[in-house]
Amino acid sequence: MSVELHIQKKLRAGDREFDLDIAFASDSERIVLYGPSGSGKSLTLKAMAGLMTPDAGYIRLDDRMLFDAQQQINVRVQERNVAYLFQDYALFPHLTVAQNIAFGLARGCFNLRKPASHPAVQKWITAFELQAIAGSHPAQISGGQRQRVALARALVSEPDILLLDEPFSALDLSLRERMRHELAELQQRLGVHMLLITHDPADVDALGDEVFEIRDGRISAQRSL
Ligand SMILES: Nc1ncnc2c1ncn2[C@@H]1O[C@H](COP(=O)(O)OP(=O)(O)OP(=O)(O)O)[C@@H](O)[C@H]1O
Repeated sequence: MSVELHIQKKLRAGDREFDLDIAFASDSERIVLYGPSGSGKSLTLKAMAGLMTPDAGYIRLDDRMLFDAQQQINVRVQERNVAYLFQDYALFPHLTVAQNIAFGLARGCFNLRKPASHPAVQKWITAFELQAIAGSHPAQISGGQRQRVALARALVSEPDILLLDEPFSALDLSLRERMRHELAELQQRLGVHMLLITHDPADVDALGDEVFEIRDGRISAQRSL
């Protein structure tokens, strides 16, 4: 699968201005956008997910145009077939692990009372070894388990690409290392396409086949590992 985009967006907050102008293309399975805080990583990821609308430009996944300002194309979030993993995982506290995963399915496709009865939910509960905690709530499980639940919820809809926003920042150092390798292994096993944003060089080493460095709203360097 290939990703190609060129997006521009001007943001203002009081007398502060930020000028985003990001262009890159890649057909790598593991893309990393790497750069310091405030460089424009989250804005780029949000634009891909459809959570932020650029002023100009386009975003293409394979032959699907998700956004094109000139052609007035702006595919709805739910129809982009991309999954977004938030930094804090954004699990629903009042839903169990199985219900949280089932929520990733298209709306109306699952039974909240019996979430694990859906084969896709069952598949991901097993893949992430979450059987023992399927009936627990997010507050009752560990940070690593929370991340696995969030990944399962993101993958249950079989997205074309998984967008990851600093996926290890909520974890302590030793767990971070473990989950990084777990994610790298998972990616290889499933062949799922990932685009990850980070300011941590260790994420780049573990998860970047193609790395785009981002500074002040621009791609400043590109390398393949
Ligand atoms: N809604 C907004 N209005 C004005 N400025 C914004 C808005 N959202 C983001 N910005 C600015 O755009 C810049 C890029 O933000 P972005 O969230 O993409 O950074 P980032 O690289 O993801 O940083 P971090 O690693 O800290 O999350 C920042 O300077 C930020 O203050």
